[in-house]
Amino acid sequence: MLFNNKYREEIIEAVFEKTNFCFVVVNREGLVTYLNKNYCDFIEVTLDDVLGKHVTDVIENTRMHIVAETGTEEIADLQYIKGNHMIANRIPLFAEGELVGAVGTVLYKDTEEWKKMNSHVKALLLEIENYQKKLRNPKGATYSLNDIVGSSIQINDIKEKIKKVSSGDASILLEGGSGTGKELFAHSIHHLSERSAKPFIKVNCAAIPVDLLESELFGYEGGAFTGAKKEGKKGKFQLADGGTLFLDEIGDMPLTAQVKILRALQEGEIEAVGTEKTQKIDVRIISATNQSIEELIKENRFREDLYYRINVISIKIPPLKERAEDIRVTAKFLLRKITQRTGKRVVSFSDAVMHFFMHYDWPGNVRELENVIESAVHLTNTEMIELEDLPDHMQQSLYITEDGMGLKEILSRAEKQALLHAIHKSNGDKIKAADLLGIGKSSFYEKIKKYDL
Ligand SMILES: Nc1ncnc2c1ncn2[C@@H]1O[C@H](COP(=O)(O)OP(=O)(O)OP(=O)(O)O)[C@@H](O)[C@H]1O
Repeated sequence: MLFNNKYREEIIEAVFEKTNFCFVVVNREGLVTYLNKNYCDFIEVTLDDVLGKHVTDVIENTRMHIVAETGTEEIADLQYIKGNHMIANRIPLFAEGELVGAVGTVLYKDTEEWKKMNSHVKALLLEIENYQKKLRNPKGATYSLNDIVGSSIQINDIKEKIKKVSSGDASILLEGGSGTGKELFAHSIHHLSERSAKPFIKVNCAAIPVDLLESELFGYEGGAFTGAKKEGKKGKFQLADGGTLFLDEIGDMPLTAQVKILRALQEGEIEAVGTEKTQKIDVRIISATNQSIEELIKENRFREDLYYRINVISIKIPPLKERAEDIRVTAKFLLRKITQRTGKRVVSFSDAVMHFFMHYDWPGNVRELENVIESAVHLTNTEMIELEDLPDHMQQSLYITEDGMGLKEILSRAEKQALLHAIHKSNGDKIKAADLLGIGKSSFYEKIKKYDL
């Protein structure tokens, strides 16, 4: 009496349709045979739309077809669906001892708590990824020539030059706008050099306060100044001994530190702060700048003799907008990289987006392209990035195509609007605004000067 058919049906209906779970059932071939209402609502489909379709065409990042084929259950697996990490259970279904398919449940709750846990999980995954990167390369250089994407003549020429000059100790100056990949190129040079097993140490000359720069670079003896550690501290030069020292944004190096660096390079020795003892060091210098050092020399902000020392070999990286053939491959490469990291399935760009990418100015170069794709991946509800998934400031620049305006004018208006928008969004905080646009501080200041903002 208790287990009559009606009773069973009611129980099954309550379990499948009235709980907070999403259920999916597939047959041996991975075709959907059932999807409960909760799941249909969640992925915005109707049962009729999906019955008989392969489950991979219905649910992002699913593994139901694999479980239906292997018969191996997967419990509490993290699955990324519609911008969230869900908890998925996939259980094989057997009838009379034979594998006939699989049933899957996905737990989701649209509560604040769940959202918090989600962002917590995302942050942890990013952290794990960082540790994994560091473990793979404890010496600090994480990129090699293979990570440099681009098929343009310019990029190929740079790669060829890098192969020629990497071995040896000649100082190299990388010049290029913000986000053009200078750090990536510096890593690659180190990687290809005989120093690759030794450390690659980066110093961001613009980020260290002037009064700390010397002790950061050359270290200090115990008790050298108030607040100094008792046992002293090694400087970046000592840390890089035997390896490569990457001086990023060298144009921002204060003149006092320039004198010391010049001496270190000329004599191969340094003096830690608070001592007169000299120490021999052996480092190769790679520097990067997005300002014209020649201009800085004219303004007496950079020493000419240091310029000749660091610029034995010069590599100029052209801006992304001058390498139209690189935009498509780089965008595809970055989309793959970002989706692998976030676990969200987004596979392509609409033709309109690609067309826009090819004609946009890219003031923040590859970094800006990366930021734009990352935000679009988060925003899109489909597997394709459309124009409406692009950030607001880009969308605005799409609509200023008044008759009679040349491309140059359209682009500079778009740039000005983007700057205004970013300044407004960051409440006038210029550093934040530059960050929002994915460009460096100095190129941001150049631009606000240019448009008189
Ligand atoms: N040719 C490229 N192929 C693949 N990724 C690239 C390329 N160029 C730049 N990137 C990526 O763009 C981002 C910015 O690059 P990077 O930090 O090397 O630029 P940068 O010129 O040093 O910038 P900044 O002057 O602002 O410090 C990184 O994530 C980098 O991996």
